Amino acid sequence: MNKVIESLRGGLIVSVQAYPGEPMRNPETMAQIARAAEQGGAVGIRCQGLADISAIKGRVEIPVLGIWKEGHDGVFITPTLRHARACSTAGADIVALDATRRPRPDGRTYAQTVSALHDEGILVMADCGSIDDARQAAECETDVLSTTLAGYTGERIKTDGPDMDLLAQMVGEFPNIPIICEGRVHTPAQASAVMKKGAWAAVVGTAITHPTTITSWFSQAIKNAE
Ligand SMILES: CC(=O)N[C@H](C=O)[C@@H](O)[C@H](O)[C@H](O)COP(=O)(O)O
Repeated sequence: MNKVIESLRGGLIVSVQAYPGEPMRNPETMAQIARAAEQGGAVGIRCQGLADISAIKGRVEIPVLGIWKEGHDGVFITPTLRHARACSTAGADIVALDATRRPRPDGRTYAQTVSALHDEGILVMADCGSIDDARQAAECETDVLSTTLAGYTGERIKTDGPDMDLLAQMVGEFPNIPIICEGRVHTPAQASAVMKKGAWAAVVGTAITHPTTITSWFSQAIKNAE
């Protein structure tokens, strides 16, 4: 087992991302939040964009899982080999990619992309939207599989919390591959539940690092109480 992947075992990975046009979209801000998450016990940081990856890599000691989002439709999480290589060069210890079976903008298949990255010694995390995506990713020996895209690709219903059924299926089918649960883990109880289901690690983004959404949860609850 690779040392970086081993270090994530049984831990919390915090996703630190701000979206285009948002007030916190600034690499220094992201790095401060990542460092605060490390101080709170995170074992890894997932982050987006080359500037954020390099700013965060310089600030934390835990592994950085890098992505580069480009576009909105179809394959947009680290969509091409070029994006993935750039994430690695910027400092990502693991590069996460869209691992769906949809066409990719550079015409390469997912398998070809992973094979090229493996030839360069780059660790890959497969952002899956379904069990068929996970099967494809396992087939090409992706280092880590995750539930990141469950509910976002039309193959699975968007559950309120994490997609526990997909997680259980992935853990059952691939007992020898680390399976990370990512997507809509919103409470400590949910984080605990996904670990009990056999997740290697849990990724929490919005519920820790997206104040606008967290604020809306509270403001809505207060409105509803009126
Ligand atoms: C579908 C997609 O684009 N997910 C993105 C992947 O990096 C992020 O926007 C999510 O915040 C991240 O996956 C963590 O999930 P949550 O914020 O639900 O804890």
